[in-house]
Amino acid sequence: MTAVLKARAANNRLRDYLEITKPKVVALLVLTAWVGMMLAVPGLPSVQTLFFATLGIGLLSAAAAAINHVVDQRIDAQMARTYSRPVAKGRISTTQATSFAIGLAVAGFVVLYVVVNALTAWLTLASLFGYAVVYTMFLKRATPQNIVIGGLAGAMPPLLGWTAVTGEIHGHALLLVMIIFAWTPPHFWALAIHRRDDYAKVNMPMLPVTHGIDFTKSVICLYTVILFLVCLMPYLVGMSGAIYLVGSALLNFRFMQYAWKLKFNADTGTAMATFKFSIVHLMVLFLLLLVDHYFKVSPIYVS
Ligand code: HEM
Ligand SMILES: CC(C)=CCC/C(C)=C/CC/C(C)=C/COP(=O)(O)OP(=O)(O)O
Repeated sequence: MTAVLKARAANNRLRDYLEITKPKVVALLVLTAWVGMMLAVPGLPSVQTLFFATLGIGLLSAAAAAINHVVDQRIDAQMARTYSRPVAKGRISTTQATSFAIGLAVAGFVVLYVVVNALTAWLTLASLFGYAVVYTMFLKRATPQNIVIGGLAGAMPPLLGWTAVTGEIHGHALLLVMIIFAWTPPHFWALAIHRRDDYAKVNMPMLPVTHGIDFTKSVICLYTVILFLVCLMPYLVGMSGAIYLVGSALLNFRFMQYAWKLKFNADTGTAMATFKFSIVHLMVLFLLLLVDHYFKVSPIYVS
């Protein structure tokens, strides 16, 4: 093999390992953890905490994603969206992917336990367990409420960021968790509507498969309303100010518009457009929380 071919093979291999960590998902999870870290204190947290908490939470999230690729390899191999994934295709063996995931998890746990704090290390490990074991191995195959319950694991990073900085669980951090918890169902079910036939083929009891597309659309509408209400909480408890209130209201109205269109006036692209918007929505919402924290316009209280 020439040097060029060897370099290309090594590059492809690296790309495969990166892919099984779900890097874009982990990036958004880490953003929400950062917001948890920044909102936990009035100024900035220490650079050391920021760096090592990001590293530890990122490594454990990536490990959870890699375990998901191992556990789901058979169903992944049968679905159009996932058939070419590295483990499903056999480009990375089960043993290799498992060892990689264990390596990431141990490294992440040690970083958090030794440099950050024990509470954050254990809570992050519990989140990994919630996603990789409880959701992927059991809930996903058992009930259409799989992603509602399993969504709690993915909603944890703001709390993990908060405890990394303060060492304590705080009600404000739990509000941020609740926001992601309420966001997850419309995020996932929009995609599941688009991919309904894929999930039906592999007997995954996703809501559009078990209860139909129309019912799922109604529930998405309902969740966007719940999300709107949950998103008011940071303002109502005085945690965030007017910038956040206005921005989050606009984002949530847009999300409700997408949901409404999906229910009453959908074309073939509406479900995917709603799914893609959900990602922009969460990203901008958390950036807004951050901007609001540093340029806060105090809430107006009526006495
Ligand atoms: C149980 C909870 C969740 C489920 C079932 C779920 C499901 C999914 C699925 C099936 C995809 C499509 C992946 C693909 O195209 O191959 C996806 C994409 C994505 N999800 Fe979620 N998700 C959940 C929670 C989250 C959370 C908590 C976040 C971040 C805070 C998140 C962020 C993203 C992002 C950024 C993408 C786009 C990835 C890409 O384009 O490669 N998801 N999600
Ligand atoms: C430590 C910590 C915070 C852990 C959480 C880790 C994590 C990666 C959460 C994201 C949730 C997610 C992408 C679910 C999709 O799984 P799926 O199996 O339904 O989707 P797929 O078919 O695309 O694999």
